[in-house]
Amino acid sequence: MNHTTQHTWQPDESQQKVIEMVGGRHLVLAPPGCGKTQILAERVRHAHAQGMDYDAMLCLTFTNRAARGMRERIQLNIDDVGIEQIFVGNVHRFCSHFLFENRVVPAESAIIDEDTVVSILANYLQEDEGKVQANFNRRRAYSEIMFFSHLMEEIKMGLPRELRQHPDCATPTDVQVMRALCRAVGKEFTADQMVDIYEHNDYYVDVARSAAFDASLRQVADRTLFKMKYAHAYTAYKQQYNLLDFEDLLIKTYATLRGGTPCKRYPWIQVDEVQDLNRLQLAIIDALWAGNGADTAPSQAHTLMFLGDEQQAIFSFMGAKLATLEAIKRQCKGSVHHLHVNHRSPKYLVDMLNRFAADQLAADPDLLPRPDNDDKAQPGDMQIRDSRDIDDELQDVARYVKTLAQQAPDRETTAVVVNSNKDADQLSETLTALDVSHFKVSGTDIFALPQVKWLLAHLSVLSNELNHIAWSQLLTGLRVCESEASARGWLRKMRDLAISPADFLRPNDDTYLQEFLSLYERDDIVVFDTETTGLNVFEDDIVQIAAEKIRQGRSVAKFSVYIETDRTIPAMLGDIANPIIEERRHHQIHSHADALRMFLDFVGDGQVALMGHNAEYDYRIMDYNLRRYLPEVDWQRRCPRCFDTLKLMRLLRPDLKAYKLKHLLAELHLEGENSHLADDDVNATVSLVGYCYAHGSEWLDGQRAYLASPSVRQRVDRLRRAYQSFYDEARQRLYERLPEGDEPALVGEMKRMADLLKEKGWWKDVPKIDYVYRFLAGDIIDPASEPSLKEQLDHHVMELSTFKEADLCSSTAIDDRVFVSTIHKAKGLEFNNVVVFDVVDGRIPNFYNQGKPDLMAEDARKLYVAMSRAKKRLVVWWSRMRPQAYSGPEQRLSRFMDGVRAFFDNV
Ligand SMILES: Nc1ncnc2c1ncn2[C@@H]1O[C@H](COP(=O)(O)OP(=O)(O)OP(=O)(O)O)[C@@H](O)[C@H]1O
Repeated sequence: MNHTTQHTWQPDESQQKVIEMVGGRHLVLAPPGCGKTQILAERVRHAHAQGMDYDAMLCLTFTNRAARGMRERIQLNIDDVGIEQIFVGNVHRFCSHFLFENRVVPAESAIIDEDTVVSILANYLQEDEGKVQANFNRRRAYSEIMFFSHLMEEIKMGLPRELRQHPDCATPTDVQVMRALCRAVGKEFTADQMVDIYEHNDYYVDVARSAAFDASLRQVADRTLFKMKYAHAYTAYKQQYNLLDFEDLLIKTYATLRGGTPCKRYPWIQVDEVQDLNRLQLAIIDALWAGNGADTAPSQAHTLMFLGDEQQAIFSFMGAKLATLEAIKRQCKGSVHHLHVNHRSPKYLVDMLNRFAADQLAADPDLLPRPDNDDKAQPGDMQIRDSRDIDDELQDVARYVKTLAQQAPDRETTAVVVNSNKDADQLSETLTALDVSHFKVSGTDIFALPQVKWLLAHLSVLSNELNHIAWSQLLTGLRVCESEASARGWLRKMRDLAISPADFLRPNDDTYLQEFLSLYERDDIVVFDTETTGLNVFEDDIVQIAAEKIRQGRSVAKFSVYIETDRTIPAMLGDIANPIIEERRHHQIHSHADALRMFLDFVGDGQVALMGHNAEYDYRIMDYNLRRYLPEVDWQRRCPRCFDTLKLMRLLRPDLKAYKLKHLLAELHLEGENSHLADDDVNATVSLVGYCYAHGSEWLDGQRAYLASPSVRQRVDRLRRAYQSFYDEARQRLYERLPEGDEPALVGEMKRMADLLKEKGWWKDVPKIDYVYRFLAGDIIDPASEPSLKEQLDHHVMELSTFKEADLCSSTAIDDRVFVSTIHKAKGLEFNNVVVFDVVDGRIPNFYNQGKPDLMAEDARKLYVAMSRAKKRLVVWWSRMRPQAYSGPEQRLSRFMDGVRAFFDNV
């Protein structure tokens, strides 16, 4: 059996063929363990060697974990300049990137998760959001409302029926009610008419109460109209506050791609886990592929490759449908390929899995894989074991795992794979009672716990002080607001008045905007900009500084200087040639020290404030250039005030889709040009400063009145008491570079926040939090290349919100060798030993799925996924009696095992 690492493995023949496949649309279907994931990085390397640029490649997956796995493999295997340009992520992440990049949604839009959806709807329905979160049925009812809102958006935009994501949320009764409403108003039941009902709820509530409406449907009509009303309110709320949920990301991306907006298409795309995608995701991928000839004529190199396994499709509850894979098969007719060798498991396991697949999953026997070894099972490698009842089974499995863990070689892993979160909890408790250290992946994800969200919210707010979703979590965690809903209400009011919550944490009592306005009227402002050798404020050199001094908007003096550097000046800025290279040929170049001194002389010593667009960057790079080349100057003491037009614009115009200088000039019709030469950019920024003053003044009275209100003062005081000094300290640390060997600053900051919450008594114990710290420190952050908190936030803050507990399983920072995981969360993972728990008829297949062939078939696939995680030993466990029996006191081993019993020892 082969356990080679990424560096030493040799692709087998079928893998090699797939690695080298270029041109056209392809589907690779392969059973578990055949190396689908393994070959993805090699495909990238090969395509690049054939001339495909990295930024023309798109690598997509269904889960974040798979995306991270793919990214890690690519980084590990390909040490090449430009490799970071390749987009690797799950479809949702790509869509969010796409929507912001193409300015389809306002730049201030926030993406909300399910918990925030519940919080928004609970507020409308006046229910306690905590209780709703804890109640499965209420959550489901809320999801129905959300799905309905999407369905209506999809109908409104004319999305073809087969692409709609949750069509079942309009139940047959809903349709019956809508038909009856149409009859009552003498209209035909059409899509437009459905939209009319959706958009005019009050009117149709009256219709449902009128004599014209079928009285026998009155009660159910109330339910349908109720659902529609709140679906509509939910959509309106999101629109008003620039919120996007996960489904919106897909719907809007698809609409943009189909709407003819010119946007980047990718000639080379590979998509893993395709069996888990839904039709809309597939349609998006299709529209993104340049091989469709949307923008350019397809060339031979245009490649779209899907990889997956229909026998591992277990996510139907998330909208995945086998029909999606059928559609891909049709599209890829003639180009469907198979991998033939299972490299994960020994022969005895592969033989059993193949029989299972042929018997239970209707797999084509010709396409089943062969093992890459001839290993025979040793005693104990393949076992079916039973216990008296489920309580005994818990004890027996836990004891067995304990013995196995004690006897197993050092790095060997053992997983107990279970059916439900409840099983996982019980097993975890039993293992704990037996003192078996283990890691549980199930139930409420640690990253979804409120406490962990508060820690992440603190980081998000440090990284972007206008992240309202993070603030709403933080204000709740800090007990400044009673709930996220009330926090959102408060933040909305602030947003309407151009106030940032961080305004309340400033040393003086005025807001950022107020201070800017009075400074504009009173003092001199030096608007400045730097051109640099790169974006690293700590290390890059400034090669040009330009500035303009203004007094009440009038220009008083101008300044420009070009500076020497030993570093390379980038030849290109995005897709344009860097103009500074030519400019430097025509100007005198000064030494660093001289140029910096000239600039400081220009700024002067008086009551001057600096200003720039994205000035935080220019201010910091100036600081570090001065430390290097003019260390006697204390920049922060000399120029403590620096204002940013970017921040002002985000406060004043939260509706805009982009805040880059170039876009603002065009959008606001301001004078100036964003040429990437500092003098031009300063000119343009001066126009923007004028705009900020003119428009900012309009908010002044509103802000003053609001801030004088006693209830606002009370809240502000609570926030200050809880967070002000803490926040200040964190901001002071942003640009400190810690010595190598120290704990990453980001982890330190999370711990500091946890301590704050503990000190205030607001932290409920999170037993696994140390795993999160270790995971971030060991697997995610590299303090050598990103030693400061600022760099770590810049690189990881977005990613932090995408982590799931299952990510910790493959982490090198986790010491545990024993895992407890649900089947769904174990998918894609592998362990030396696997115990599948409670494999009885009634659980797998589930009793309630009887008579539903699709669900029965999915249950068989779940068992297949569970068993195929094993690299060496597989134990299938069941119990003979069940106290709360589904169909009698005795039960049997799952019927799915009937054809493969002979492969196992009965113990
Ligand atoms: N050619 C090879 N030589 C040696 N080992 C390999 C080879 N290809 C894959 N492997 C190893 O086999 C195991 C399974 O590979 P991988 O996880 O990529 O399979 P997969 O098709 O994605 O599986 P699944 O569908 O079950 O998630 C991994 O441990 C991988 O490192």
